Amino acid sequence: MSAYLVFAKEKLNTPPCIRGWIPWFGAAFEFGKAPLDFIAQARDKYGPVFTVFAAGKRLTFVTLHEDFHTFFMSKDVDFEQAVQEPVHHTASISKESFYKFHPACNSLIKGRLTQANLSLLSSHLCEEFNHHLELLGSKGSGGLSDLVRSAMYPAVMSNLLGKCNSPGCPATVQEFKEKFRIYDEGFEYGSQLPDIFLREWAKSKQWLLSLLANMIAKAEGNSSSGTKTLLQHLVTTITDKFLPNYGLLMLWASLANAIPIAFWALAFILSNPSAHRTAVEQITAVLKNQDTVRTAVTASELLQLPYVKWCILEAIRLRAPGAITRRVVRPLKIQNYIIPPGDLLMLSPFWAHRNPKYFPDPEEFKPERWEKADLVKNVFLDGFVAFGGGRNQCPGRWYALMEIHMFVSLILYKYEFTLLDSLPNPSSLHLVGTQQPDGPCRVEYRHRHGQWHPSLIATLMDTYQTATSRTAMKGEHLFPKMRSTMFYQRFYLLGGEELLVLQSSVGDPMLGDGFHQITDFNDLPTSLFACNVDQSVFEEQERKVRMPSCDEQTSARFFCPSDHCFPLLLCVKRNALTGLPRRRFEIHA
Ligand code: HEM
Repeated sequence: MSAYLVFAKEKLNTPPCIRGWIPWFGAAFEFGKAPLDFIAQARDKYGPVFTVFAAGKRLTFVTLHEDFHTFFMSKDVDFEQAVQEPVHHTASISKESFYKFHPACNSLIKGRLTQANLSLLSSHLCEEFNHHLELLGSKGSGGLSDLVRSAMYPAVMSNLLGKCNSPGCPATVQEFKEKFRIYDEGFEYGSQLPDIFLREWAKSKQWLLSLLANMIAKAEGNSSSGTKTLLQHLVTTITDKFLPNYGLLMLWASLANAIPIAFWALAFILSNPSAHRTAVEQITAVLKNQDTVRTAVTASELLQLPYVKWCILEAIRLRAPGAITRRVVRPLKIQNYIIPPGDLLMLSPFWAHRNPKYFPDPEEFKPERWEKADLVKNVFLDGFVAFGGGRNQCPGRWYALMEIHMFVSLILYKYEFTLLDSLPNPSSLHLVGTQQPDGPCRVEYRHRHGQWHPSLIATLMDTYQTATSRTAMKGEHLFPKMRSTMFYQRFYLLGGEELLVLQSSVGDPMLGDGFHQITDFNDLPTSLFACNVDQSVFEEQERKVRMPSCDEQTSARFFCPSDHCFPLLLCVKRNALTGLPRRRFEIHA
């Protein structure tokens, strides 16, 4: 590290200071290139407390967990004084307005997003997630991060700002995503530099500010109808001309951290086969009776999905904000040092979460480590500081956990994914907020609706073999030309499809290859298959028949063992039978 240390004689008890070579500019260049790497190298070289002098500012980092309590709770540090200037640059809010309205703004968000209030938001959020996830279609491919943003941005905006304030069509979602991306990516530099240095970024900021002004006009117009949105509450709290600017900050805070974490949680799960299997098994066991198109995920169902929550917390741990900050307002003792007033005190959750004393094998994605946390009582693991702490701890944390938990469960229930790239690393460029991926993470996806997933068939086999009570039913009711007696049983299986399983009586010669002659498949809204209970024969003999003029969801699949393999199972999705004229189902010997 090309930096040198200066110990002014009169300040011998201040931490070591890394100044770089250029006066005023200090170590800004080296620090700005890869701030996260810089912090780790400086800690190794200079010890647990050190100061970085950059662009006229002194940033003093504390890296030991034993000092975090002082960081969060000391009366000698202040949150508002640390963030006022960045807020002025990023949202153009004047100093006077910020000090006047920030406390009320913070209390408002904290009060609206308590655990108790989440139930007012969660069912609407779930509907919105369903709607936007269905827009992904029955199959496709693309960048996972972009896919998550496309579904989550409009859903969360509708939930917190009101439906009329959510981008409605794909083109407006695309435009919003692009403007927000530029604003978010430049947030760090934007928080330190005047707008003239960042023209593209400043344009996005202006675009977002006018969007917020329009949203506020609509929110004011709708203020009498139904439950108030967070934006409508903000309208009654901020009474000066900076109302849209506060709206922009609130929007940024609600999207900028949680949505990348939803991406990371999914990326970690998909790149880890055992986590993927466990998560999908848990989700399908809990949501098994549900449709894959309109899936309701309630708070009590989320409680039954602890493994998915562990995956999310583990993703937050590994991709936590690069740094959080406080202004030192009176001399502050940390270790054997005195930190002078005016310093920005910095704490890096990203690095704190890599301390092996608190998180053994810290770089590993290990959801099981969260088993020890008392999550039912909302207690995280010791050493976890992703949401900050003290009076200014993230007021959106319970909402964030609920929305990500719901989103990840829904998307994994509805869609089957294949990861096309390896898991990207986090970019070491940013200090503010959770981490962004430094490379592509493409996926292929396919809706589970109407699919016969191999694990579904395996479950079917298991269930069939252990079933003890079966109800006898005359085959003629369903298949007029089939004289044999049928047994049927209902199963609720992966993907929430209800199946009617029909078993022929043993030894009926009609049930061989003849099955593929069942006619009039166009009337079946979903698929139909028959298979042999002997798994090995079943696998060997699998034969898939696509019926002409049927689209994918109505195609029929047959698994016809060659000769006389009995008993044979015929499985029909129940919906395929209801409401259809029976005579259409004919089996020709
Ligand atoms: C995984 C997702 C999230 C993470 C990791 C996160 C993290 C943080 C952190 C570290 C802070 C600063 C705390 C401090 O300095 O002690 C913060 C502040 C804040 N967060 Fe979050 N956050 C997340 C999601 C959200 C969401 C979803 C919302 C809103 C719906 C939100 C709203 C806010 C607000 C308004 C502040 C500023 C509080 C203030 O001015 O006092 N956050 N967040």
